[in-house]
Amino acid sequence: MNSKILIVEDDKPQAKILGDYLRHKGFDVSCALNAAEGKKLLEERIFDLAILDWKLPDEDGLSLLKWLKEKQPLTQVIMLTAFATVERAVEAIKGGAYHYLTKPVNLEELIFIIEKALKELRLVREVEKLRAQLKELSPPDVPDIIAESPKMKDTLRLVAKVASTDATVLILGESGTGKEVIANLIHRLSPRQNAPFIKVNCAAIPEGLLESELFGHEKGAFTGADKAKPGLFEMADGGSIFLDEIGDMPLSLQAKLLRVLQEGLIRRIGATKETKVNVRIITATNKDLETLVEEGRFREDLFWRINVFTIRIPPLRERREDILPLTQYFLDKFSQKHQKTLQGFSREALDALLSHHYPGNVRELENLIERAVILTEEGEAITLEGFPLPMKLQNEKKKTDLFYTLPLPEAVSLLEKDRIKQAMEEAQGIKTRAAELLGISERVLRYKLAKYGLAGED
Ligand SMILES: Nc1ncnc2c1ncn2[C@@H]1O[C@H](COP(=O)(O)OP(=O)(O)OP(=O)(O)O)[C@@H](O)[C@H]1O
Repeated sequence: MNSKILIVEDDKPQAKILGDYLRHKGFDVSCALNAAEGKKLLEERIFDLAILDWKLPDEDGLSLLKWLKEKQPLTQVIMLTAFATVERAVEAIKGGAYHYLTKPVNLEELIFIIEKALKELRLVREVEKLRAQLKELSPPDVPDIIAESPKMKDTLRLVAKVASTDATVLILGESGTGKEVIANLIHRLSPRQNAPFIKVNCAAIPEGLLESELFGHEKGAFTGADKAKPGLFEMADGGSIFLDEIGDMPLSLQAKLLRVLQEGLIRRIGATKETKVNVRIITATNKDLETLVEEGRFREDLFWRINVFTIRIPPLRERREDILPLTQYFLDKFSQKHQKTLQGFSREALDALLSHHYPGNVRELENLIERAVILTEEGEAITLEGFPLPMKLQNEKKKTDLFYTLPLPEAVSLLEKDRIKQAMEEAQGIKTRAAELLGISERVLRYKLAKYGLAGED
């Protein structure tokens, strides 16, 4: 079916030139000479793309753009203006326009942009359709991925659905949330599962090396290149490549990545010819790509290309239902790795784990448990002692918070007990010394030790 285009332009000859040209190119074109006529047409049918003049007799194009985006959010819009200014361009893009052109319109440029916009629209519609179908799906059961919380279950549904397509996926999430785990799962659930899955951390490879790592080089391409070497894209042919920390990719390489995404073509350093590769691209970042685009550190065209299908992994503190199952999973994993049988966790240790904030997300929890497994003696339970100091302190703070809710007699007793315990520790169990530290007689100390059940501690 031919794509439907609406032109809203009050300059009749200009509207005719555009309309005839686009019809000739095979589009189904409707024209309106003012905003009111345009709105009427938009009420009647759905357009794939609209070309709006900035200055219309009855309304300015920008407010028509807003109206249109509310009615038909997916319709791609190209704004036309006689005076190009950066402010206008920004306003148009912010208002949801796909592109912005100055008059007189260069028809070749126009058709190029229209085709690009329509291609993106097809992708967006496909994704919308997928999302709509999602709700009916049950999440895949993957034994090595813990997803008990409703948010993670939704994420896995999304993963299962997108895995079967060839769509480029962008995974967003704080550090340690499991972006690599999800990228790997997309590959494992995809038809490419038996081909390579190659992971590249764009932030970890020095800028000078990244290009040759990704695209390879020919013999003699630079000093030290004594042999030709295929790049990771070539090695991933038929499979998937996972570009982690994509926000850190240098601008010069972003242009080359765009070429792979658009045409599937790569060129080794020093090569004269380009090579075709068939690679599914999965990217991830914990940075705000939109800000990087605004700051000119990330190409906008690349941003749109990789942002076709986005999967957001929530931080662990927003899916607390996962903490306990993850804790059990890591306890089993590390007990096996370090060949230990442990008696689970003490009440206090478990409380500390469940109430922790996890700025480092799943990775932090994983490291916490491995450390505790190593520190705990065979056959014992993991206690607070197995955790690093900040966790213990946090637990102390919780105790303090609790302290301020107690009735006075209980608060006084608690304080007295803690202080006596501490003095006994400091005096290494010698009561005369502890009594001295506390400024009380040994007789009174003995009485209080018995009262608080601390008598056995000498
Ligand atoms: N749902 C999960 N089930 C089991 N293990 C998980 C899960 N999510 C994350 N992990 C584990 O947590 C650790 C961190 O995950 P991963 O490396 O995928 O995070 P990331 O978001 O890619 O981190 P970074 O941003 O630092 O690259 C890994 O060891 C991973 O195996």
